[in-house]
Amino acid sequence: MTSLPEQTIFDFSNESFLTTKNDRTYLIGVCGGSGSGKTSVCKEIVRRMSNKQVSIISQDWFYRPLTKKDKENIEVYNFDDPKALDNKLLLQTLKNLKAGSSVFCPDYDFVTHSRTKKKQLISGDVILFEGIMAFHSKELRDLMDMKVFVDVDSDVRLARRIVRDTNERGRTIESVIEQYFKFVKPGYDDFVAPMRKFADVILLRGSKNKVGIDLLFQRIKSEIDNRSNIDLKFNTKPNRLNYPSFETFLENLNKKK
Ligand SMILES: Nc1ncnc2c1ncn2[C@@H]1O[C@H](COP(=O)(O)OP(=O)(O)O)[C@@H](O)[C@H]1O
Ligand SMILES: Nc1ccn([C@@H]2O[C@H](COP(=O)(O)O)[C@@H](O)[C@H]2O)c(=O)n1
Repeated sequence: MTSLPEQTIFDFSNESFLTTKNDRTYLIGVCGGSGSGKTSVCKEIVRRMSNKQVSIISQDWFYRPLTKKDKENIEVYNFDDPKALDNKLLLQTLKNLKAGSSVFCPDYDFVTHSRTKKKQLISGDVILFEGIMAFHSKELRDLMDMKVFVDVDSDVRLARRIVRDTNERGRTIESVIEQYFKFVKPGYDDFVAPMRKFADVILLRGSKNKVGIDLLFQRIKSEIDNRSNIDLKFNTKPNRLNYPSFETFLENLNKKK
């Protein structure tokens, strides 16, 4: 694991402390129902961030691998309950990314319901984390710099899910509809919809909402530009005449502790 160390630096011009690196990675949580377009919204933001290091991390990769018995009774397995996810691994992974470390994430195969090879994810300027339970844990929410809830009508979400799951996830139309009414819809009502209240931004119509995505993009861009300016500031030599006295330096150091 490559880690960028946290640096607390005394800024002589303002006589204050600034922390770099740990604050460099801007973590955006994207929550919403299955098929609302969370992944599509994240991809749209990445597309616009051409000269920045941006990664998408999906909560789906952290589904727990199923036992043989679970697989035999797959029609009664509830993937729309927070317990279906490896929340401990997910939290640690996001903490590491936020701290500037690169991580190894599991990958997930929706056809066999199992974990596949690990993949490396490099931390950078922006991490977009998307998932139906993205805001479920307070510890996760507290790591996020921005929280977006993608809000799309349930009939649109179901229609998209039927098309996607039959084309890409090895399902039949009947199994998608059965799973939807047994688990997906109740899970949405119990665990996903209540997360709206934690969002900073509600993005209606998902990736179709160009104005909403433009506004999001502008905000993210200005945040990371500000962060780069802090770095630039450290690279400029402080004016010796502005140095605080050694006493002021120590006083501030004690305040910081
Ligand atoms: N604005 C849109 N218009 C049409 N189809 C869309 C739109 N957004 C997403 N989709 C399609 O719907 C399906 C689910 O979208 P996705 O972004 O994977 O949703 P989520 O990550 O929320 O499950 C995908 O097949 C995607 O191509
Ligand atoms: N083996 C699995 C694992 C999860 N699901 C469903 O995926 C949905 C979440 O993924 P999105 O990309 O659609 O947000 C969730 O609603 C689970 O029902 C599955 O069907 N099979």
